[in-house]
Amino acid sequence: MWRMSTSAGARHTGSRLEISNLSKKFGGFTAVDDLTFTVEPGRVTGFLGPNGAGKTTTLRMLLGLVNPTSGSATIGGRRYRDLDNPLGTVGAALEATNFHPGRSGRNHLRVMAAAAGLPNSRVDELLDLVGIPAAAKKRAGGYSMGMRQRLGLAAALLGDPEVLILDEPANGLDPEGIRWLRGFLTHLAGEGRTVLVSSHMLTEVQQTADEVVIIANGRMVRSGTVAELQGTPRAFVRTSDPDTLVGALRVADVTAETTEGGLLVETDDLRVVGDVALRAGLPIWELTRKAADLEQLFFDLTDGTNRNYTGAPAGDPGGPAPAERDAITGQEGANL
Ligand SMILES: Nc1ncnc2c1ncn2[C@@H]1O[C@H](COP(=O)(O)OP(=O)(O)OP(=O)(O)O)[C@@H](O)[C@H]1O
Repeated sequence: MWRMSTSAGARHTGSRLEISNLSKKFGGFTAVDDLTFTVEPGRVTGFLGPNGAGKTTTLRMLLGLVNPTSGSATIGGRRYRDLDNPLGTVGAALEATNFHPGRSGRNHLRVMAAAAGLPNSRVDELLDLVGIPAAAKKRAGGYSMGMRQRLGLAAALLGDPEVLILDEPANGLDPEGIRWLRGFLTHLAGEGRTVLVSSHMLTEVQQTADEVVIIANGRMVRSGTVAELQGTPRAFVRTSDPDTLVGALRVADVTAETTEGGLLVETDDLRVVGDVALRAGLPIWELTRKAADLEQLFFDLTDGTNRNYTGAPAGDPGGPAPAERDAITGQEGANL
């Protein structure tokens, strides 16, 4: 799938990201509330939460663009501003990344490359790598959202960084683009880099992320692997007499509950269910493994919170943030 490596196949050491008791208040509004988690190198970590949960604010604190009210966010044990070689350490593409509309994608990257002392050849290499070589000469103002995302990704990779921080990189990508992104992120993490990717949909990252961190209302609600979140898959079975099968399963020490159209059985071993049904003389009309519905799980965990669209007054839990803006200590962009 990859015609070339991001760094000639070089192995990266990554850097651990440590978010420790991190909080951010905007006036009386708590956007991020005592968050603690770590992000390990060599893995893709999904940073999830509904709109307004505090993902971007957390990433901005990690990148030194917003000052925490309390707590810390470090990259390899250092705050962003204390890094010796920021461009070679962290590449970021934040949601609000804007490119000058009149300048071509290639020129954008060339300006950034020149500032970082990198050759123009690196720019073409990256445009090729993110799949927009043909668009390189077009003005960025005419780019689709998906092309802007790819340009942001190229910009983030310019310095061949150990850590990649991407805010909603799948936004605006078509299904083929999302598939491409999944492979790309997995490849980058496979090189040993630390990859942190935010999203407001668990189902979007479930195939890519090794770990997920889920927040709601600025607070941690769950972290772990996707498999841990899903739990052990259960068996779903349809038969002519569900109650009799529940009884027969109970005798075999297997718990089952009736559900719409069949039974949910607390085992992922389909043979057990089939054998018990056979001994009970019951026909099997359907027998499948059923994993937890991640979309529903995400909704349950985050309680459907969306602080950007509530009608509650400012300052209320769940209410919109006041208009106050935080002092931004650096320029937001993809070339961090
Ligand atoms: N500079 C600011 N001043 C005031 N409120 C802010 C500021 N930045 C963010 N907020 C508020 O903090 C909350 C968290 O915002 P944030 O952008 O971090 O959420 P998010 O999880 O990234 O959401 P989205 O997916 O919509 O981008 C929101 O209610 C937002 O309105």
